[in-house]
Amino acid sequence: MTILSRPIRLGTRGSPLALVQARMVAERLRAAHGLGEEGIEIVPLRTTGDRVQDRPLAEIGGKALWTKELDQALHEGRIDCAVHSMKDVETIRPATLRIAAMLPRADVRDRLVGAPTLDALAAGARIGTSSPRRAAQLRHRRPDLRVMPFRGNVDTRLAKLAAGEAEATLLAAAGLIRLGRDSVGVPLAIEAMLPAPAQGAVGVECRADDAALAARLAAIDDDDTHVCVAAERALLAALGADCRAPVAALAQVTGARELTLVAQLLSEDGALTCQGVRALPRDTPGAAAALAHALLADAPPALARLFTPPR
Ligand SMILES: NCc1[nH]cc(CCC(=O)O)c1CC(=O)O
Repeated sequence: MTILSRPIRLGTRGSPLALVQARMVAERLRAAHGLGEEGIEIVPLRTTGDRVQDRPLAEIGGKALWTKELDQALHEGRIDCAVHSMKDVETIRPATLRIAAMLPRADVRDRLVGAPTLDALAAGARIGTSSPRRAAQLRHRRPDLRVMPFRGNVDTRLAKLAAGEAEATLLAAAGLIRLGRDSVGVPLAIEAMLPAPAQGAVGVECRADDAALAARLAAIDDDDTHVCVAAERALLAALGADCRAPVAALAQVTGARELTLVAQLLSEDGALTCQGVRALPRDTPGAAAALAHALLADAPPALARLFTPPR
């Protein structure tokens, strides 16, 4: 049995943000189950995504870079569960693993750092981002802006900005707040910059056959966050969106049994976009697939062609 005889080993990436998030999960688990400091051991693991900092993520293999090492450690029993920024977790996960809990979602917005508003940026200003979604949304709104690749953790990106590598950058409010950088940047309205699917959500994954641990994790699960992120991920799955496809999506609880899902597809150059919204029954977040199909039917053919929905 995983539990009681020894500490729960909580695997995480080693970036400052990942470590903060792992500590948040550990704190909630301790509180929910009356565990002492020694009841949970945080195990930082270095992922391929952390090692390769000089190339765009999409080019070197996408989101699996962040999860592969953690998946392996789970499968080999070196850790009992893994903490993830849900935004960085591939849409299709191994059937042997299970996302058993999500923490309450933080601020889902992007923050603009380096200028008070997007409109305030000078013509031709350089914006540092390696996110295809952010780049496409920026180019759509301001085709004059020059998007510069900007990888690395939050501090690295802020350092690049401070060093003058760009006039501005976009970062998730959630990450800045968790790192204690509450005052960095200005939040962009959701309507102006729809966030990435699962932005602001932290998930905990365990082995699918570890029922005892799954039950413990369920005690810290925030159901509103879980169903909203499940809807956003179901949309991605139904789009067949890979990591290069600029997709924005946000589900919010809008009624006792209802979610509202907003989604936007873009071409990389931001020239083509398609947006839609749909109410979903809360208990079937998989119904998000219907919005995916409607978007693909609505989108200009050159945009729809960028997606390969599963048949
Ligand atoms: N791709 C990196 C990443 N993954 C999660 C976050 C922020 C925290 C979150 O969205 O939960 C970030 C940094 C950023 O986008 O600024």
